[in-house]
Amino acid sequence: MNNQSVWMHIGAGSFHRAHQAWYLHKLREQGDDSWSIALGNIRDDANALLTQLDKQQGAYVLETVSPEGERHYEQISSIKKILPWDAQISALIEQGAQPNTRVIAFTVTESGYYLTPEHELDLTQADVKADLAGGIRTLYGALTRILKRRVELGGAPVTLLNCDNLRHNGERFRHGFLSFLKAKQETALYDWVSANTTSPNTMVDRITPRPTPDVAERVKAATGIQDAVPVMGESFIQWVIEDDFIAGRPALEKVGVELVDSVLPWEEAKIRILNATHSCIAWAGTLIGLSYIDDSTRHPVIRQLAWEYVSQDVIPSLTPSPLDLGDYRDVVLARFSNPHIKDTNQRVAADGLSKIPGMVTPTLIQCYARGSEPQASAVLPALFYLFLQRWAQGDLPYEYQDGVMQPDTIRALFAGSDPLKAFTSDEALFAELAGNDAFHALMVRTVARMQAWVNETTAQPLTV
Ligand SMILES: NC(=O)c1ccc[n+]([C@@H]2O[C@H](COP(=O)([O-])OP(=O)(O)OC[C@H]3O[C@@H](n4cnc5c(N)ncnc54)[C@H](O)[C@@H]3O)[C@@H](O)[C@H]2O)c1
Ligand SMILES: OC[C@@H](O)C(O)[C@H](O)CO
Repeated sequence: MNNQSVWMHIGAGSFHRAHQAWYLHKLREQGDDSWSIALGNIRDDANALLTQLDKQQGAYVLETVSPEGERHYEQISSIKKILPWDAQISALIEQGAQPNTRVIAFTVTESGYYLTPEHELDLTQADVKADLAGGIRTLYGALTRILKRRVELGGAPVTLLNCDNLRHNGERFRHGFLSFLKAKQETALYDWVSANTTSPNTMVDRITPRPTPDVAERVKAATGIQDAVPVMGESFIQWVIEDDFIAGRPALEKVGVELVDSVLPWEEAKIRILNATHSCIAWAGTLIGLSYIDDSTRHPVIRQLAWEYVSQDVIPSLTPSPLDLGDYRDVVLARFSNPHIKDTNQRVAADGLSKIPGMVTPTLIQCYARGSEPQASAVLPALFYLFLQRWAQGDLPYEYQDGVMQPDTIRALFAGSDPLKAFTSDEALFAELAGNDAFHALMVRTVARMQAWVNETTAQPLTV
């Protein structure tokens, strides 16, 4: 691997293996093996996966499922090096410092960037504080160590590529990282990063559920391969990237990646129409006792809520757009309805405290700005409020994961005299709408309407 260009990926989740690793695999299949992946993780929650992948020389089977239920199996072999985890992230530092590592990409979830609604680094977050004091809990603390070593070894330029669902993901990450370096008084590294790295914005798309044991069983039956860590996703895949790689890139255009000057129309459509609607469906489905995204999407009331949110509030906010947003909405709802992808409401409901400000609040604000009350969009925070209330009551059917949640703060909110007022006054969620009387009144009505719907629906047997 020494003379090759290395794409180091931080964040050994399912998505990376179903998406970026697939594209690089397709390129290698075409005979271009000039790039390969080195994969590692900042936190210790991927250790078992990394150990097993190492035993399999980085190879694994990807199962994809079309809306018609056709399953396809491919052995993915673009990951050529596994970077084992230790508390000092030694292997990530060693690999990330090498001059032939020309791209450092990452998927560390929506809540892994610790930004305020104004897109500033949130210095009040415990993880950020810990890393400013020398810890390695966040991407910022990890990159600080990796890039310091890179500078010591000569300081070859490198692209820092965000592959998470975040608006302007390259720019927002970069601002967060530079703010972190400033707060840490790492002046020399700040200057080096400013001059020697780029951070293109990207839009990434492929629904990738957490793999369940039946994936390995199907892989064995279909291919004969005994794979302990296969991954599965929908057949749909898309990647749009701003073409700004400072140290070269794989010939991604040969495998269907769209390299563009501005990713803006794609990312807005993806974040507001796909991701926000997805979470809406997950919160609503959970509240009425459903476990899966496809069942929840096929529920007529939930489908209508999602359709109205996109049609009434998002499309007018994003128009004009070079994309056919109505068509995008319909395709997205069809993808969510795929009964062969048993994606869970639990996975998609996660990180709501980051998703509301990032994915929903801009639409609320834009509706008010053009004089239209966002009745359909208010349904999303209303559902999330009821969902959080269930969590505070200990009544969710699963563990809720939220990277920025302070459990005591949420419990205190629901123990207070007017929890909905406290919720709608939260600037971290609603930015300039926090404390706005008209918005609060809309939320009071919408929460009451959603609560009545939940009560009625759960009082009778479910048909989906
Ligand atoms: N799964 C999908 O359908 C999908 C599709 C498009 C984009 N994405 C993006 O990829 C992200 C990861 O998805 P996944 O399916 O791989 O999830 P996953 O749960 O399989 O993996 C999450 C990864 O993020 C790491 N992580 C979590 N919080 C972190 C933090 N604060 N700092 C550093 N690392 C952290 C974990 O250690 C793990 O490696 C999503 O949050 C989303 O932004 C996912
Ligand atoms: O909305 C949840 C996301 O993880 C989603 O599955 C993904 O963004 C699809 O590309």
